[in-house]
Amino acid sequence: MFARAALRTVSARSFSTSAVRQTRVAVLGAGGGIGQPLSLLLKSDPLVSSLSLYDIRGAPGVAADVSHVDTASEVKGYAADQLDQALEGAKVVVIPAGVPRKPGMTRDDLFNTNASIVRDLAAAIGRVSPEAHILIISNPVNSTVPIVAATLEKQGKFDPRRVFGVTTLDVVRAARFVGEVTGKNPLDTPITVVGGHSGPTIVPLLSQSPTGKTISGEAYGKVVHRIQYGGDEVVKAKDGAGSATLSMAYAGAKFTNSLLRGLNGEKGVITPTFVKSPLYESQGIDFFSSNVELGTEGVAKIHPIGEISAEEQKLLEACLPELKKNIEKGKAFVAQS
Ligand SMILES: NC(=O)C1=CN([C@@H]2O[C@H](COP(=O)(O)OP(=O)(O)OC[C@H]3O[C@@H](n4cnc5c(N)ncnc54)[C@H](O)[C@@H]3O)[C@@H](O)[C@H]2O)C=CC1
Ligand SMILES: O=C([O-])CC(=O)C(=O)O
Repeated sequence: MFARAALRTVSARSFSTSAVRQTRVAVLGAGGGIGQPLSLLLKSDPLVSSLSLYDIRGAPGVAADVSHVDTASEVKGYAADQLDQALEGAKVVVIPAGVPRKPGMTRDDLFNTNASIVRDLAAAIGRVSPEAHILIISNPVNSTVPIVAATLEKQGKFDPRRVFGVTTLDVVRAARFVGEVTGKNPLDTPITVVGGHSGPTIVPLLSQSPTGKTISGEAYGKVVHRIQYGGDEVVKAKDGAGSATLSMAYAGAKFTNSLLRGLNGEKGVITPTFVKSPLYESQGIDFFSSNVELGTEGVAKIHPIGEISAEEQKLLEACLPELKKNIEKGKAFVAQS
């Protein structure tokens, strides 16, 4: 799988293996397009000792299938009425539950359906496994993350170190597309992507990468557009059958592995993720994705975005008002619930 992560995982074995064994991961929405391959990839992650697969349909079947994979972890599937049992003892909960886009839709068009799904799942987590780290994949991420935070806040259970919007697919795409343009291996061209997870709120910082900063002019505009609208490319190609599932499962497993390495005490695990953040709080934007160091309690340090180019400054200026609107919409939904 992700060879580098796996290598680092092995070196992370200096910490006690009992800590590794105790990691129970739940996937909510495990029967879906993302949920199924994500569950498979998590089954192959040696840092996962137990996998709880929940969905309103199909999770026991997915669990039976995935459980035959020859890795040490235990797998159990839970039916629609077994959410509480699925969450029992979970240290990490990954949420890909909810509807995907069809051509012509924006991620925000999913709000009406997905907001209540995510809110209800968050309420159950707050009740059953309030110590869990929650990884939100369901769109629109710019709103669903504030929804989860506000729901937990209502219960007095919100810990900003433990709620993450998964923006890893933007990072994966950025490396891939920059690699393509420059003829470099994507694994050697990591690109930081900040902001949020929808079109103009996705802000790739090519100037901070030795390879990325070599791209200019028309090629620069094209690659930035491709990173911002990579999701649309897949929605269009799938022609009504949904959005990115396989690359998202890869990205979701990659982020989960990073979090687990941090939780297990590995130092220097840094990756962009959409979290409660002080960076633009003075402008009324209290969730933002930037490089975050992951530690034993989740978010250990939120890095500032650092030096950016004039072009990136423009991208950021376009991002902030849209992001603010999306965050406020999520909060208002919970306030009115
Ligand atoms: N963060 C990101 O970068 C990305 C996010 N997404 C989002 O992920 C979500 C899922 O996408 P797909 O897997 O393609 O959709 P899908 O429709 O294939 O699967 C969604 C699953 O959620 C389940 N579900 C619905 N309500 C539920 C509930 N209350 N509890 C548990 N499970 C429930 C459904 O039964 C279904 O199995 C969408 O909102 C999509 O927009 C997709 C790609 C990338
Ligand atoms: O485009 C979508 O709707 C799914 C998604 O978030 C992505 O692929 O980045």
